[in-house]
Amino acid sequence: MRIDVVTIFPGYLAPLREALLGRAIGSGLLDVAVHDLRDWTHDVHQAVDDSPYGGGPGMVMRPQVWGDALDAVLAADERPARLVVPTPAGRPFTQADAHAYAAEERLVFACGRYEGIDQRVVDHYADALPVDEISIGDYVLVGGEVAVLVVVEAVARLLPGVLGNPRSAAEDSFSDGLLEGPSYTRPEVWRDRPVPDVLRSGNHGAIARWRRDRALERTVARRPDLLAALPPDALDKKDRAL
Ligand SMILES: NC(=O)c1ccno1
Repeated sequence: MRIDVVTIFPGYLAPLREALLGRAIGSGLLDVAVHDLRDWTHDVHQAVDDSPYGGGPGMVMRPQVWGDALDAVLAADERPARLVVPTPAGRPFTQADAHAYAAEERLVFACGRYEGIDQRVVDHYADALPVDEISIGDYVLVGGEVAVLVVVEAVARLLPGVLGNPRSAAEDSFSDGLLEGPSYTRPEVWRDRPVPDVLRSGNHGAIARWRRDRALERTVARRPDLLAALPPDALDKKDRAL
């Protein structure tokens, strides 16, 4: 997979080259290119924004600069791309989206700043390729860069060969529609808090049941919306008896 990121702060994306993602890049599982939007400005001030039509606070990012940048970045590789624009006004980015993006050959991320990118940029490219305006949560960041780090990590860890144990991704929170339950490791007792006996019983059936029950409890308590979204046959009799 190739990932391109267009931003006015390339340094914000430096963490992409650390740890797990850095190893994925190093092993050729992931190809990441970060581009400075200002490289496509032509004035001495390298202006990327202007005041909004209709008035209002803040500045809007200029379509000309974004058009020149995205034309050049998209033309740099013949693989089909999906353009992803993080914005607080986007639809929620979910684990299902992470799986869908992991199947893409190429993702191009446009990092907006200020009050965002002139809407005509999204409208223009939506005529030529898939374009997603996505949000990583109901809060406003200063720009799209941090959201890109979140999305790229959520996607890259799903690529075959990136995680040491592929079962990790298969047993993630949300993989079965529920939140993951609690995890424990050594020592058996820590500050007078013991590991639940069932986890040391060696009874795999009882352990699986216990884990499912804890996942259901946690989902009911923290994310009842996920439970409501489950397909009718997702919960068995034992689940419902909880
Ligand atoms: N909530 C978000 O995804 C976001 C992106 C940029 N600013 O906020």
